[in-house]
Amino acid sequence: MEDPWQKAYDFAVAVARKAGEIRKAGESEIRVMTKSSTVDLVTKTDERVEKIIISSLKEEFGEDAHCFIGEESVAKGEPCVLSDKPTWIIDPVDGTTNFVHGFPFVAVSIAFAVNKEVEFGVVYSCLEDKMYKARKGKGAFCDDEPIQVSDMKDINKSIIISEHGTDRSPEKVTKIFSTMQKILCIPVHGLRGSGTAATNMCLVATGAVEAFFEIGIHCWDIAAGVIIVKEAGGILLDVDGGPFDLMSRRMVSANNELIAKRIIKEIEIFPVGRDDAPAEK
Ligand SMILES: O=P(O)(O)O[C@H]1[C@H](O)[C@@H](O)[C@@H](O)[C@@H](O)[C@@H]1O
Ligand SMILES: [Mg+2]
Repeated sequence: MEDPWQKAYDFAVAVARKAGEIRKAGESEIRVMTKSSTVDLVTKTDERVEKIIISSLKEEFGEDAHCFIGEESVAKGEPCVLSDKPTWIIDPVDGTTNFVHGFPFVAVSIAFAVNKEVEFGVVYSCLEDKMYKARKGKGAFCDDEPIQVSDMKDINKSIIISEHGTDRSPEKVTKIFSTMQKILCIPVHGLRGSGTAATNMCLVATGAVEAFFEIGIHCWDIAAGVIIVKEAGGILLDVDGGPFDLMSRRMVSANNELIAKRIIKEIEIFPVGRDDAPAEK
């Protein structure tokens, strides 16, 4: 039987690389704007790269063949609803704050979901020039080398990634840093954060770190990373230990359940609106 999504997967890899090159060209004149807060940055490059990715996909597969969830399209009012229809979930510049500051971790993240299940994901880590990718049931790769999560089961010998996100409300910041302090003092070998969730997920998938968790993340930041972590042998859970929900804005990705459950014990949960919550009137 013909493989229905191989062509889309191969095309997504090519589009991700092209998008990375367009992003690089945008470095020469970065025009910074803000979204939900003064520290939630977006640039004209983010918007331009997303438009080019979406138009390339529409040109290749047909104007109305697929649905799209793009970070910057949603920011401009497009709906953020994951239906059973084939849907591209796109973060054109993951690590926008890094991009603005020249901090060397920026990624293009493109995922493709069918029946609400991610079929494949591509994360192009631009500055590293590394293409992380995975298809459901077919393994995870960095460029063309297979990747595998860490086999570490001892939390005391682990590195954990967390991010503080863009919400600066005191009650949330307190919970974020209290959680980080409790995890650091388990103790673990270290806490890290690249500033881009897509890259963080790839660091779990390559075994460079044991886990990455975040409350407040968006579906476009992690959709590609989800399948890359799973196909590298990792697991995804909700921050309360329940089943992972791509649209919930809460996520724990880890090399195994032992590590995941140990850090979940320390996470101080705070409420965040779902990505697919009805738009406020
Ligand atoms: O760079 P973004 O696409 O906005 O996503 C970032 C987010 O801005 C940052 O606060 C962290 O949450 C990262 O994990 C995201 O990738
Ligand atoms: Mg992002």
